[in-house]
Amino acid sequence: MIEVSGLKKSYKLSKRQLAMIADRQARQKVKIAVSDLSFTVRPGTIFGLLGPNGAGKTTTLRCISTLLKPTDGKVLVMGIDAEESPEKVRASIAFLTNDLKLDKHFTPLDTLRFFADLHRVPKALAEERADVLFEYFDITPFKDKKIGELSQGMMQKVAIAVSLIHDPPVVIFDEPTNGLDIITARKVTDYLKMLRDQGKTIIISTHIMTVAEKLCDEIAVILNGSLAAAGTVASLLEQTGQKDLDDAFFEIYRAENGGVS
Ligand SMILES: Nc1ncnc2c1ncn2[C@@H]1O[C@H](COP(=O)(O)OP(=O)(O)OP(=O)(O)O)[C@@H](O)[C@H]1O
Repeated sequence: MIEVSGLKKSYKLSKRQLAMIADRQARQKVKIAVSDLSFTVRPGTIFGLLGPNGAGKTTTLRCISTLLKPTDGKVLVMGIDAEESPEKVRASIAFLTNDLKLDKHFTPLDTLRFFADLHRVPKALAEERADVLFEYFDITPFKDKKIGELSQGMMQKVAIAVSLIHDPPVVIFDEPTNGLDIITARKVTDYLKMLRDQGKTIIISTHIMTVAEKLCDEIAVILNGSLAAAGTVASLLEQTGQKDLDDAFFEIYRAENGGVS
């Protein structure tokens, strides 16, 4: 279970960042990336944060994953307060982010073993899990090659396998299909569905409508750091009177922008 209540995150802008804002009047010392965001992700569901670039999806996922400290609000992961016990939260999550840098001099197998050790997974169990993950994501023929020699897609799959090596109950994936071809992307979404069916609590971010529509049991539409709408695909269609998620999203966007799209 993930419980987010009244989450707020603002970034203090550097002089350089401030200088990049052309309108002097609009210059503020802080950027509010997320404001008053509340939602719950239940076990056995895939929850999607859907929003355009800069909406605040990554910031939200980083606050849940304890990589960022919220400015305000509360995050509970499996009932554990993320601010009070970040190590315990980290032990119970798989976190995938686009800027995760795996050491290019290591092989996928070394890397999985390293992270398994870090999470204190018993050696035999770690080898077993590595085999299963490598097989599923077609990494096996590349498991002894240097990560730096692998394709982008293969690196992304290794990062996914690494994040899951300790088989945690909560999965937090930031744009999990980013940069993947259609076949690999399907493998990843099928795997997430399998984890969901095992009862894991899953949250992803995406700006891709079809990913949200086909994968997520519940969707939170995030615009300018705030929750603009939430519910199942069916309920978002009903709320907006639209026939597909694409149109529903634009209707929500239009309403948020005072009727201007
Ligand atoms: N370190 C930072 N300092 C200042 N502003 C930041 C910082 N990180 C993010 N922001 C700003 O906060 C807002 C939310 O960013 P965030 O990365 O969470 O959005 P996102 O929905 O994940 O978008 P994307 O899909 O582009 O990653 C954006 O306006 C972004 O420019």
